[in-house]
Amino acid sequence: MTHPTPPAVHLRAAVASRGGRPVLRGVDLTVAAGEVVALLGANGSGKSTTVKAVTGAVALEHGDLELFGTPFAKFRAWHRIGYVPQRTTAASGVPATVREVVSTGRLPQHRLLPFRRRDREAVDRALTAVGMLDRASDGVADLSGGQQQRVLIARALVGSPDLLIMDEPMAGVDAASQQVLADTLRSEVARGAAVLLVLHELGPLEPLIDRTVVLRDGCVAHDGPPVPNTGLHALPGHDHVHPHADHTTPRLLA
Ligand SMILES: Nc1ncnc2c1ncn2[C@@H]1O[C@H](COP(=O)(O)OP(=O)(O)OP(=O)(O)O)[C@@H](O)[C@H]1O
Repeated sequence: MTHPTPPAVHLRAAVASRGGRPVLRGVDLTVAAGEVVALLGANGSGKSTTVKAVTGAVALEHGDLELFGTPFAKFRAWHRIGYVPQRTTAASGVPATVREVVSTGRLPQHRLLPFRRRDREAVDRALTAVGMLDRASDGVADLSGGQQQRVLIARALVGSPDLLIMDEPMAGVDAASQQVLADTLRSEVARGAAVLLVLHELGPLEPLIDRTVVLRDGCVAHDGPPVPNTGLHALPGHDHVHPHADHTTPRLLA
């Protein structure tokens, strides 16, 4: 008898607060093995909090989380997950080269053992995938914001994760870097990785996305196939205030 592969992420009825205020109010989110899910929603709707709940950075007050079929409390296989946080700088104030930052993504694989050739090769492959191999010896503080974002993506890729979580990877990234990211994701998906992306609109990643989940005020307002050729605006559950040239007051679009 064959057992079905458990989902990479299975979050049920998640309730969580931040700064003492309720933020997630019963979120269900499943990412099947090999599936690409985009998490959308207005500013403050709880997207980052949801992915932080999935990585354990925000504790659940109620609800359940399973990662690869293992209850969160028993989950130890963090090497199976690559995480790109919401746009922060890759330069933390500590002088580090691009290669050093990407190498930290390999730590769960080799623990405290010295780096072996296969670790160095994995770092080179990840840097090549994001087009940054020629900058490997440069200090990350000397890179542009978009280049730093590529370094953080390489750090997430270097362990060949089974689940890649990226929080707004397209924010502030130019067209060339967006294309690099889309190509990188395509090859990760071809390799069989599941992907959970926080996005503001589907943009160039749209062809890769299997399902969109739209959050609204800490609840799931839509969970289904992506609507072709549209951004967030056309999805159910999206309220957005737009100033329009032909109106003196903003219009509320549903
Ligand atoms: N560290 C924090 N301390 C207190 N409140 C927070 C913190 N981080 C987020 N919040 C609050 O939680 C709510 C949801 O924030 P979250 O970052 O999850 O939203 P988001 O959907 O990712 O938004 P955005 O599109 O702006 O990134 C917001 O009201 C925000 O003010």
